Amino acid sequence: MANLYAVKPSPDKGLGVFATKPIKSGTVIVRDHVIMKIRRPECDVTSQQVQGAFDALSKEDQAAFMALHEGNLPYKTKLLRIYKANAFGDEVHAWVYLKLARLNHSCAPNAEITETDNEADVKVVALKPIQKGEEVLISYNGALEEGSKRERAMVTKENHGFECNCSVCSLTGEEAMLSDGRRRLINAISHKLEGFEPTHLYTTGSVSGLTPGKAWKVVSRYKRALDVPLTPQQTTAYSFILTKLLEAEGMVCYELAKSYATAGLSLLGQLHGFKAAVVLASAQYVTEWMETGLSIMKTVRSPGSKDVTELEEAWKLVRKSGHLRLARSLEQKLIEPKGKNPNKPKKGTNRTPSITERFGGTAFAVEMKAPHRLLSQDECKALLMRQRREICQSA
Ligand SMILES: C[S@@+](CC[C@H](N)C(=O)[O-])C[C@H]1O[C@@H](n2cnc3c(N)ncnc32)[C@H](O)[C@@H]1O
Repeated sequence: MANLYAVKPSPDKGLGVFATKPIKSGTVIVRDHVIMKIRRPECDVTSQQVQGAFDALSKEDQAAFMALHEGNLPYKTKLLRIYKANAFGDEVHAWVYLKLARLNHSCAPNAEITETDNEADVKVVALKPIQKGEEVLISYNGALEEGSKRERAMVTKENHGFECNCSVCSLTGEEAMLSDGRRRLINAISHKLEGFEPTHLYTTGSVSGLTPGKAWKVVSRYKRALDVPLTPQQTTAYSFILTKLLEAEGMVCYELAKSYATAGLSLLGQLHGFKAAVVLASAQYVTEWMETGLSIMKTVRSPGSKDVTELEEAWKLVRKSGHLRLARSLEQKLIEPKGKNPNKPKKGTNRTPSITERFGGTAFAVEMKAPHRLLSQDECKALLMRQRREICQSA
């Protein structure tokens, strides 16, 4: 594992972690053991706590700790500055890891820190394929970097003391504007899907007079429930739009996997509303979205983890639903013009035809005799042909 990366200078960031060979998504790049763990009191870790934790380290770890990046936050002692620049934490604890301390930040990270079975160890997992020589980057601010470039800059400066020069923050002009727009939508849609009204950093900050860093903490902690709950149609549409926005922003994360799965499950719920018909295109989308969600979940979470197991179970149940079984049992050639292979790549391309190309712009519906009885191939064929004729006649 050690030969997957090397610590080298990173432009304008000091040192960084770089891939020494191509790394596949889901690969564990680094494992690390905690050297300092401090319980956070109400306010924040005190300098006495840091000094106490430092004194308890071995001479070797003390030397390695003092060689870490000092950051730019205006703390009085070098010890505190190093601690603040390198500690990871949640509401309750803060931890320092020597190898992880060399990882720089990106608002579109290609790697993520995850837990291991051993509480004192963590691992860094590749979220995307990483090229040889590419820097391995994590997000210091959680997976969903939802703010605009300006908002992120204020929070990063206040909390971490640096100006982010990642690929997203380095965008300019129209590209920066588009990225900001997408992140605002990601913020609004992900809040709504969780059942909350979107909160805005600027509003919270200016109303309360808080600094951006503190306003960000308030925004992430206190949320107002939605005035009107989302309809199933909105849930499907919002979840799918969220997957595309996250992908466009290069955010491969737990939320991306969850959004695909939510879109699939919600669309299946809508399909169940049609007692007498199965919409083939929708059944295909349910399958595609569930499979994509599961495959991303397997990258961002360990095999056998609760998140992966729960999604696998959900997908197993979904596959048993009458609508999907019927859709799967239909042979594609039944609904395509004679002699054409619907799955054959289009001439001059090597991509598989899209669902719309395969099924035509109009979704076909097949009457189901009873919600859970599968029709025979012949019944399906007759029904589909009748529907196709009707659609052609009405066009
Ligand atoms: C935990 S250290 C990361 C490793 C550090 N670059 C080193 O040389 O050891 C955090 C510091 O790295 C720098 N840094 C990390 N991510 C950065 C980014 N996206 N843009 C600019 N500086 C960054 C900042 O100086 C920050 O205080």
